[in-house]
Amino acid sequence: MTRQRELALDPQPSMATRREWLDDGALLLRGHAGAVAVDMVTEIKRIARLSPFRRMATPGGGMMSVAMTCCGARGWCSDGQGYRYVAADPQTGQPWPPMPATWRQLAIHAARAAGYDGFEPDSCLINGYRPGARMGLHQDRDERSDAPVVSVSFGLPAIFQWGGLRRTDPLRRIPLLHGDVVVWGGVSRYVFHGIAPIRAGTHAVTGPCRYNLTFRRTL
Ligand SMILES: O=C(O)CCC(=O)C(=O)O
Ligand SMILES: [Fe+2]
Repeated sequence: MTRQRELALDPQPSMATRREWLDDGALLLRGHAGAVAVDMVTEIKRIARLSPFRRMATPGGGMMSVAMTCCGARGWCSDGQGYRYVAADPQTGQPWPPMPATWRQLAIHAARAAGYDGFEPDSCLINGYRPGARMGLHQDRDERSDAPVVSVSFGLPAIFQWGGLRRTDPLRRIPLLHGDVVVWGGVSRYVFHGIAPIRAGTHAVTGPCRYNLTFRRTL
């Protein structure tokens, strides 16, 4: 059956996305955001004109290889003082740009598909990876809520390193492709994860870049 025919028969096409459970509480929705990718990448560029991508300092004195910006009521930042969420962009002094309503809906819908009803994100961290950029193994634990994290990937492919609750747990290497969405919460909320160095390349929608959006409840 052709993809088009499948969609025509499915009353809720977005629910036809292929689902892969990574663990209890952690679901990969392959290509779930593919249909809205061009619009979302356009929005990322608009947001970045208001709150530019920047490479943040780490508390240890280093510099992150990933460039970041944020939208929503609060945004994540890192500097010599540590990691935290703040209501204003420290670079512009202005509130972070609002979270587009369509983004919020996509995140709520993906969370629901993974079994998390009532997810209400108040922050979206936008990561920009150039070839060579990576994100070391970490847990997402700067949020004051244990609501799930919803992650949306666009552009160049990445290898998502998915571990366990201990840093030393074995890592699985999961390819994340353009339009893929991952939701992790519940018993998987504090699983260690990271991104291996992005390989050189260009993507038709994003150019030489990978974007990752993570929707979070910070309060
Ligand atoms: O880029 C990704 O897919 C993951 C990003 C991430 O883990 C984070 O921003 O905390
Ligand atoms: Fe993370």
